[in-house]
Amino acid sequence: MTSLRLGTRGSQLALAQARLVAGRLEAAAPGLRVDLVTIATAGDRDQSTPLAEGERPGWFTTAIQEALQRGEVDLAVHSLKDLPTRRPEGLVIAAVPLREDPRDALVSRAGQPLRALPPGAVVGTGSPRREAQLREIRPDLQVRPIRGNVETRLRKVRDGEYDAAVVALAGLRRLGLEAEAAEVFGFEEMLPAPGQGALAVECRAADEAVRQLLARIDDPQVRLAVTAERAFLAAIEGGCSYPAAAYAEHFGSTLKLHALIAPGGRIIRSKMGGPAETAAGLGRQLAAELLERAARGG
Ligand SMILES: NCc1[nH]cc(CCC(=O)O)c1CC(=O)O
Repeated sequence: MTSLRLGTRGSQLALAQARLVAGRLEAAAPGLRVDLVTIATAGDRDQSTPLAEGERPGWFTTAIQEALQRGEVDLAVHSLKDLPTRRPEGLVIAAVPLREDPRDALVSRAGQPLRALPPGAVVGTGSPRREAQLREIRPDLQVRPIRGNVETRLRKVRDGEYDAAVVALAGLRRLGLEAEAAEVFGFEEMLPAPGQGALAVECRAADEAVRQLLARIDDPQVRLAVTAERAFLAAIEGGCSYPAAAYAEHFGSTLKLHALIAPGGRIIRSKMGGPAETAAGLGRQLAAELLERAARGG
């Protein structure tokens, strides 16, 4: 195994993430060469449809997973938050190698933070999760869908099409654009999407050699955290298609999961701690609590 083909989207962010993983693999296995193979996904082809997070599962990942299943690439790097909770046949997430800062950020034309935007300002986001949390702080804002990759969104704000937009800080940082953030939201005001900031590296379940290689760059702490967040998301999706947010952090051997859902835009929050090894159970338990509260009306 002297060279491997790594499937990735062609956006600047996806390429930056793919290079990061390729670099780690080459460092972990001297003599190995990792070649990037760019694959266009449905989300790259159709820039017109307003896209709600979670509304189109696999929008950014399915085409790459199919290339992996067909053997056209040996591994694939995804933003974990774009990866549907439903797992495709014959593929495994063989590494969750690292997590960038998971928080959301505001970019604004005049550089103001959220609370200083003028009344009725137009804020771009297609995410019902972000919209519900924005509205809780600033009910007067006009929230409008925004499409395109990170650079396109920043341009639309700069050009005056929007007064501001909410984007993942991870995306800004990986593109060297962190200075564009007018504000970085605390978890109590803008809880991130499950898996935000984390990367997932997939390969074929039967490809033992690649699995063993990928195990070398796995980060068990990050994996446990995103396992709790995604178990929460899967349980919410099973129950209802509410906007959902979740973030897990480690305190020694304890994992603390923060989560919210927003049925009809009304936010219901909770948190729960437990032994880190019970990550998936923690996610399911917190989802059951929130779904039950939603059914009771809050
Ligand atoms: N929804 C698209 C998407 N998928 C991953 C990221 C950023 C990187 C990450 O969150 O890991 C983004 C852009 C954004 O939300 O601003």
